Amino acid sequence: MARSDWRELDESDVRVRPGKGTRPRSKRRPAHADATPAMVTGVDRGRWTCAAEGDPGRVVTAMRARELGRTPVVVGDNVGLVGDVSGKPDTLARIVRVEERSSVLRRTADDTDPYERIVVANAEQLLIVTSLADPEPRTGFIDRCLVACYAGGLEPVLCLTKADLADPAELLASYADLAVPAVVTRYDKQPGGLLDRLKGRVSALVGHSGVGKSTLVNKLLPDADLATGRVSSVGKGRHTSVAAVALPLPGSGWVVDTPGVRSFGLAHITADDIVSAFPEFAEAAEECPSGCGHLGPPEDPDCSLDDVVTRGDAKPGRLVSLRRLLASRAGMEG
Ligand SMILES: Nc1nc2c(ncn2[C@@H]2O[C@H](COP(=O)(O)OP(=O)(O)OP(=O)(O)O)[C@@H](O)[C@H]2O)c(=O)[nH]1
Ligand SMILES: [Zn+2]
Repeated sequence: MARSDWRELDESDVRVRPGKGTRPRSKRRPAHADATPAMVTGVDRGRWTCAAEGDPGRVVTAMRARELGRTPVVVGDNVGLVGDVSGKPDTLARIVRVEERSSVLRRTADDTDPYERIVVANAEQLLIVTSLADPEPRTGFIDRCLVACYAGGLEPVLCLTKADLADPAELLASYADLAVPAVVTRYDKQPGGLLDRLKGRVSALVGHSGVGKSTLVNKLLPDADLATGRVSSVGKGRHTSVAAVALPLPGSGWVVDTPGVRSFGLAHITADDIVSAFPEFAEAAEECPSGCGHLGPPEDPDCSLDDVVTRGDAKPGRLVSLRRLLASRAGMEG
């Protein structure tokens, strides 16, 4: 892989490139101090849609300034805009700066693109939409989303739909030890509790086809007019990737839909990244042999995490849940 490609993958903040000359790196050009702050809400063929000052009513289309090179700019990024930021028809601003990201979600590599690219930046929470029936919930998918959250710096929220078809108790119980917040919805009720949770925040949304994600988004955003069954109805193939888009909530806050993203990239995440989301085990993990996968015997017979439970410093269920997440990282099937 070319060095420049690798940088594009993992560069999470943009630095002024060190000049070829002798200019010291610390002497940053105070360039574009007057840039207008904006949030990226959509990306389409080299054009970025932005909300100036985070105001969904101030839509500005922008290109990436030449000086940014191939720096990735994704939905949720906080950027600086210069040039024509009026948002009038046929105007184009320039993105001259990308602020450091507070969280990242990466999509999985696939046949058409071998890299795990960032799909959403700066989301505070990930709404994992799963139906309680029709289709049956897939805990493997939920677990992989949780891993992506713990490693990417997002708070996970389980959103269990179609509560009119099945009782959520059993599924909720299996996530009790992880203390994942959960909301339960059904299409004949208003998602009031969910709206409270989304208000004023940036939330990414993920879910498999048919779980009722469009139904839910239409309830949350009556003006978004997201057609149910939209993706399948236009006959796009399963592997068509559709870009993420940030939709403004009434009042304040954003919901970032991730159509076409069926699972998140976890290849770059280590076992220790996951363990660090479990404070009671973090110290013991340092006692483990180097390269310990923390799965316990037989894979990792000398893992120290079991000692924490034996000493009574953690509930056995916490370790079981942690190890379930560690195991789910290995399986690529979302
Ligand atoms: N019984 C029941 N059916 C629901 C509920 N929510 C959605 N459905 C139905 O489930 C099917 C899928 O709903 P969608 O909202 O299109 O699901 P989606 O997740 O957006 O799926 P795609 O459009 O394929 O991405 C539709 O037939 C809905 O009417 C619910 O709360 N209860
Ligand atoms: Zn270990």
